[in-house]
Amino acid sequence: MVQKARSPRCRHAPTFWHPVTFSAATLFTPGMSYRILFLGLNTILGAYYLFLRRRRNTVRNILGPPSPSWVFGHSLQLVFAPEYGDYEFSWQKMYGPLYRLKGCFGEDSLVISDPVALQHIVNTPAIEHGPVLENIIELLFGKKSVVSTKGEAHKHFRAAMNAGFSASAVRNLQPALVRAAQELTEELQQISAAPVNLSPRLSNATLNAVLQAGLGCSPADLSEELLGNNWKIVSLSSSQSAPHIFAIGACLPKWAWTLASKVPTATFNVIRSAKNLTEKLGEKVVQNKRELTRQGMEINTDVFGVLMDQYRQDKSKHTLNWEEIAAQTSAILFPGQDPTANTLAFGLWELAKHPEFQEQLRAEIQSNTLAIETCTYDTMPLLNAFIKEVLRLYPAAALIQRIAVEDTVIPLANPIITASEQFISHVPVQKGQVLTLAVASYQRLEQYWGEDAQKFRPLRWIDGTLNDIKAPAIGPYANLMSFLGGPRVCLGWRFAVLELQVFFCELVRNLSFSLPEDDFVRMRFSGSLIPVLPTGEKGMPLSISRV
Ligand code: HEM
Repeated sequence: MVQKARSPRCRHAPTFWHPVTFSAATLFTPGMSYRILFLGLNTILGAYYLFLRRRRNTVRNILGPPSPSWVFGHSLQLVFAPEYGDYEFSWQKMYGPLYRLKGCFGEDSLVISDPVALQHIVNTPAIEHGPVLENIIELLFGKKSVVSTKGEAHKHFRAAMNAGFSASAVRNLQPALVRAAQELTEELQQISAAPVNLSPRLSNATLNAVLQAGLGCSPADLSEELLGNNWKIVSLSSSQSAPHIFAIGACLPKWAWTLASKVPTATFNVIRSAKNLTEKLGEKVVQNKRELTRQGMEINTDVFGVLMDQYRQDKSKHTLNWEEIAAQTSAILFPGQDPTANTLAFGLWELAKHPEFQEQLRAEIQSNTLAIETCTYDTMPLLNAFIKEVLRLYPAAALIQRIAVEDTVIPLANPIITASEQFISHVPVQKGQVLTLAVASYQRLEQYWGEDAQKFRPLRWIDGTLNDIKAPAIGPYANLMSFLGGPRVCLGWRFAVLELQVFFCELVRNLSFSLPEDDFVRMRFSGSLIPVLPTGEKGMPLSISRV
């Protein structure tokens, strides 16, 4: 398992910042009255730091870049780089597909893009949602959601909910998704040549799609309050300051986060309201559907309808009861809206940057003469190659946090070299070790995706480039990790793929997309990967014309 290295790939010695030198100099203005406070604080921080060092000593031998700050570690570079990946992709080149970064307060975190390691991590019960993710999940989804349940309860929720997301159930959602895509297309057809910011329109359209296909209702059925709050939730990832504070705040220890989340700040109020309002919406949808079934009407034309029908026919422990189904509203609404909207935005951006490919794709779509409510998109090679390429380059969950809940050993596809110049093919980690799954980095590894892995080239999926891929089977779709994998694989991945197929087909068939004169869009990670303007606001301005 351990082999002495002949020549080290990188001799960078990992530097660390001692809290005692950091905190007094950086956080406060010097002054007599603060000295005692500084001394006390520094002693506590120093002791905490040493405690962490002792606990995390199994990974101290892993190489990584020097940390710029003890409080934030590399978090700010990783998350708030001018362009997402500026640091991450070069660290990956320098240190390989598993390296060590500092998280908040001097904590070591392993950043992993090695496919064998990723496959192990998503499948082992020894590794679960990380603390930051857990903090956010509890606040937004509550305790009774499939997203927040664990162990046997999670297995039960997944098994019951799979009925609503199976291949055949999702095929039945096609007409609802087509309706939502056509509504967006009609809206965009009314707009003349000036660049239009597509992001808010795509967000509304994917909300419409998930409401119709997921819950069997439409935005018109939502209260003004819920619509307004939904917009604020979406905007949280578009403002510079709120996610900044949120992401950093979420690095706090659990008790501090719980305390902070009770403070009535605007951000926490929006999140609390989102949870309460979706709970109420779920109860209303379930009540309405129960009423419809009493009148003898069919309800199984959307995900909730299928789950309710299942419970009506089999009130055993294998199904979810009315209350449990209603509690899944946020698990359908929040993950179902924005990741798809952002994927669509990045896809249209790439089409605007590659007009020739856009033409070829349009020709393929227009040659498909089957009725769009029933056609099988899987037979369209360019469309599917395009969707895979967009998901590869722009995975919504580009970074996913996990934590070891017991000691475990992570295997690697390729050995890495340690600070003590040994090659290792397995990394032992202790309980409590924080891990960052670098999904975007994995999906840009040249070894698996070709020498031009950083580039948008959809034809790689059909020209044989990927035939010799030796990566283990991870993820449910195209060996990508965009939908994760293992027991926590995205529940709605089939729904999402069909939605992308339907929307891209409808939009590209009827509209042409081109870059405005100044294209300043960048990708930024703000909880998920989003397109941003130079102001930091989320946005995807493109010029649109009718075909
Ligand atoms: C392009 C679109 C989408 C992407 C890239 C995506 C990606 C993901 C990822 C990476 C996870 C795992 C998160 C984690 O465990 O840390 C996840 C979970 C989940 N997704 Fe998606 N998703 C998409 C669309 C959807 C849609 C349309 C729905 C539902 C209608 C959905 C429902 C869910 C649910 C319920 C979970 C939690 C599963 C669990 O914890 O067992 N997603 N998604």
